[in-house]
Amino acid sequence: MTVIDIPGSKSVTARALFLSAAADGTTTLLRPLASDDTEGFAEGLTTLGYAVERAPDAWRVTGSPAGPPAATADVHCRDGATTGRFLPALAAAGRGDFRFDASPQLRRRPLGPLTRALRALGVDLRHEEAEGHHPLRVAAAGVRGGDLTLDAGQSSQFLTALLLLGPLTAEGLRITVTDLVSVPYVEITLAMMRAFGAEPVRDGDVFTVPPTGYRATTYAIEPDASTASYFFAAAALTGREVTVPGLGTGALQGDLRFTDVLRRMGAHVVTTADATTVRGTGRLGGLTVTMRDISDTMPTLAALAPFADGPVRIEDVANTRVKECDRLDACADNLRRLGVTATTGPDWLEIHPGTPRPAEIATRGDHRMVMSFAVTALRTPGITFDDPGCVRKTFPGFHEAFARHRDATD
Ligand SMILES: O=C(O)C1=C[C@@H](OP(=O)(O)O)[C@@H](O)[C@H](O)C1
Ligand SMILES: C=C(OP(=O)(O)O)C(=O)O
Repeated sequence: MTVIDIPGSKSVTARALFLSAAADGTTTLLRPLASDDTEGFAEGLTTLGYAVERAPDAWRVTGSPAGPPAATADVHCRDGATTGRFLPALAAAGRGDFRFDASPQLRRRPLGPLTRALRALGVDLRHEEAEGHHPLRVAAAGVRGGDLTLDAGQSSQFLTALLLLGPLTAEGLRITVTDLVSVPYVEITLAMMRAFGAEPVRDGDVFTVPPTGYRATTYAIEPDASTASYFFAAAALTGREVTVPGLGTGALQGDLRFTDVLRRMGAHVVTTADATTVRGTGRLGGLTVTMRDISDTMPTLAALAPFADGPVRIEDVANTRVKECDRLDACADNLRRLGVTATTGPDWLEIHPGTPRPAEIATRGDHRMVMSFAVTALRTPGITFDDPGCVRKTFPGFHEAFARHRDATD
C-alpha cells in the first residue's frame, strides 16, 4: 500500500485567497498549493496592494473589505484562469484603475460572459484588444448589485467570480443561470463563502447572495482531487493500492468522483471519512461516461482508456475545448501518436483498446497532457513530452512524486 501526499487544491487555494483578501481581518491558509497558478494569484493580490505572507505550509493574508488597497495596479494573471476571472471581480468591488493581462494561452480563453455581466452591474470595464478576452481594464467605483442573467455553459468560473463578488456589493446579487458546466466547482464556491461568513442561497438556477461581507478565519486547504486522479489511475492500471489522505467523504471537490469512474471500470475503491484508497484488480472494463461535472479528469481517463478491454466513450465535455488547449483534440491527437484509435465529436471522445507504442506527446503547454500521459507511460516506456515542465501550473513536483510512487516497493 502506498500513501501519497497530494499538494493542496488549486481551486480551493484560489478561492481562499480571494475570500481572505475580501475579509475583515487576517486569515491563515493552511497547506495552500504552491504552484504557478496559485503563486500567480497571490502575486496578483500583492500587486493590488494586499499583504500576503507566504511561509512553506501557511499563507497569511490581510483583508481589505473596501477593495484593493492600491489605487492603480497592472496584474499579470499568467496561465491561471481562476486568477484572470476572479481577480477582476474583486477589483470591481473597490475603487481605482486596474489592468489585467494574461499569457498568450489565457488570452485565448473566453471571458466575455463574465465581463458582460460586470458591465451590466455598472462596472466600467474595457477590453484593450479582443472583445471578451484579456487584457482588460477596470475603472472600479464599487458595485451596487442587483439582478443578473448569466450563461456559464463555457465555464463555471464566470459564476464563481460573480458569487464571490456578491457579499461585497452594496445590495447583494441575484444571478439566474441559463446554462452551467462544472457544477461541483460552484458547490465548492458556496461552501467556502459560508466558511468565510457569507450566506449565499441556491434555488435551482437562481443564486441569491446577500451583502454580508466576509469574516477572516483559519482555513485548511484539502489536497487537489484532480492531481490525485493520476495516482488513482496509476493504481487502477498497475494493480497496486494507493491511499490519498485528506480526500474522504467530506471532501469539497467533485473531481474525487473520478474514483467512481475507476470503480465502474473494475477498480476497488474505498472512501472513508478522511481518505480514499484505490486498488487495481487486474481488470479494466470499457464504459460510456458523462464527464460534464468533472472534466479536468477527462484527459486522465483518455490516457488510461487504451488499456480497457472495451471502448471508452467520454461525453458532454465540449468546454474542455476552451481550457489550457483544445483538450478533446489534444487527447485524440496524442492517442493517435501512440498508435491508438481515437475519434472525437463536438463534445465527445471515443477511445478503442490498443497497445500504445512510444512517441512524443505534444503537450500544447497543458499540464494535464503531461500528467495524464505519464499514466500511459507506466505501461509504455519511451513516451516523452515536448514540454514536461508545464506541470508547474498546478504541480511543479509532479515528475519526482510520480517517479517515487512508480519506483516504490509496496
Ligand atoms: O472554479 C474552478 O476552480 C475551476 C473550474 C473548472 O473550470 P470550468 O468551470 O471552466 O469547467 C475547472 O476545469 C478548473 O480547473 C477550475
Ligand atoms: C482547466 C484548468 O485550469 P484553469 O481553468 O483554472 O486555468 C485545469 O487545471 O485543468
